[in-house]
Amino acid sequence: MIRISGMDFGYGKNHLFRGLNLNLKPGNIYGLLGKNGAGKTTLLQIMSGLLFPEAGEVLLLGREPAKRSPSLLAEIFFLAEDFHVNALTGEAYELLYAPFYERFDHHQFLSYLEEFDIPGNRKLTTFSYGQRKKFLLSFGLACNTSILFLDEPTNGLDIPSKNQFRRVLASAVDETKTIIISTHQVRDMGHLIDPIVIVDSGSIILNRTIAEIGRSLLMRYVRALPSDPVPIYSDQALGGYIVVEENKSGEEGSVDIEVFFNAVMTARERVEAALQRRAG
Ligand SMILES: Nc1ncnc2c1ncn2[C@@H]1O[C@H](COP(=O)(O)OP(=O)(O)OP(=O)(O)O)[C@@H](O)[C@H]1O
Repeated sequence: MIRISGMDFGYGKNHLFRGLNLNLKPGNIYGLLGKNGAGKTTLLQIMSGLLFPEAGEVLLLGREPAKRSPSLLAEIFFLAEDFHVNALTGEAYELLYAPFYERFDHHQFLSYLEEFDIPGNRKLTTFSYGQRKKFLLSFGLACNTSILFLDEPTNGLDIPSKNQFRRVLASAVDETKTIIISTHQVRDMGHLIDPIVIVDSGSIILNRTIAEIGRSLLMRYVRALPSDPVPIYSDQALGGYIVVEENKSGEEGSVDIEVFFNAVMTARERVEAALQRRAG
C-alpha cells in the first residue's frame, strides 16, 4: 500500500532523511512516533504529495504522490496539525469538497458529527480549535479514502472527545484502509495504534507490531531495581521503578507505548536484540 525505498529529503542544505525505507500495509492504524524535529510531519507531507523527495522512491497504491495525480490524491486524506478552515458552514464545506472523494458517505459524516457533538449548519470559523478538528476528522473519515494521515489528531481534544476519537477510528478501519497517526500523545492512543513506527536520525529505526513488542519485552513495576541482569531500561515511579526487560516467558505481556518509546531512545541496541531474538 505504501512503500518508500532509499528516500532522501532535506530542507535546503539540511539533510533530514537519508536512504529512508518504509513499508506500510492496509488494515492497520500505524503509530508514527519520534522526538521533536525527527521528521514525522515532513514524512506525512512527502507521503501525501505535498513535499517531494530528492532521491529514492515513494509509492502509494503503486503510484508516486509527488506527481499529484487527482485520482491518487482522491485516495488520500491528510489532517494536518495546523490547518485552515474557510468561512463556510459545514453543509457548504461538504458540498464543495465531498465530490473529490468518490466513496464519501453523507450518512457516515452526519453520524460522526453527531458522535462528536458538532453542528453541521454553523460556519466553521465560529468553531473552537477542537471543534474544527472534530469537524475535519468527521469529514476525513467519511471520505473513506484508502489512506488517512492524521498529524497529532488528539491535540486540542477534550477528555470525552479523546474517547470518542478512539471509538470512531477503531470502527472506521478495515482491511482496505491504511491509517497513519503521528503523535506524542501515546496515552490517548492506547489499544488503537498498532504497529509502532519510530523515526529517528533520518531513518525508520523500528516498525513492529504490539504483539511482537509484547512477546519480546516485559514491562513491569518493581520496588527495587534488579541487578542481574540489569534492565534494558528503567524509570523512577512512585515508590519504585518501571523496568523493561527481555521477555523470556514467551507469553505476550502488555505494552506501555510511552515506556517502550523511551526504552528505544535510550537503549536501542538492547531493545533491537531482544526483538530479533523473540520476534524474529
Ligand atoms: N519549512 C521548513 N523549512 C526548513 N526546515 C524545516 C521546515 N519544516 C520543518 N523543518 C525542519 O525539519 C525537521 C523536521 O521537522 P518536522 O516538523 O517534520 O518534525 P516532527 O517530527 O513533526 O516534529 P514535532 O514532533 O516537533 O512536531 C526539524 O528540524 C524542522 O526544524
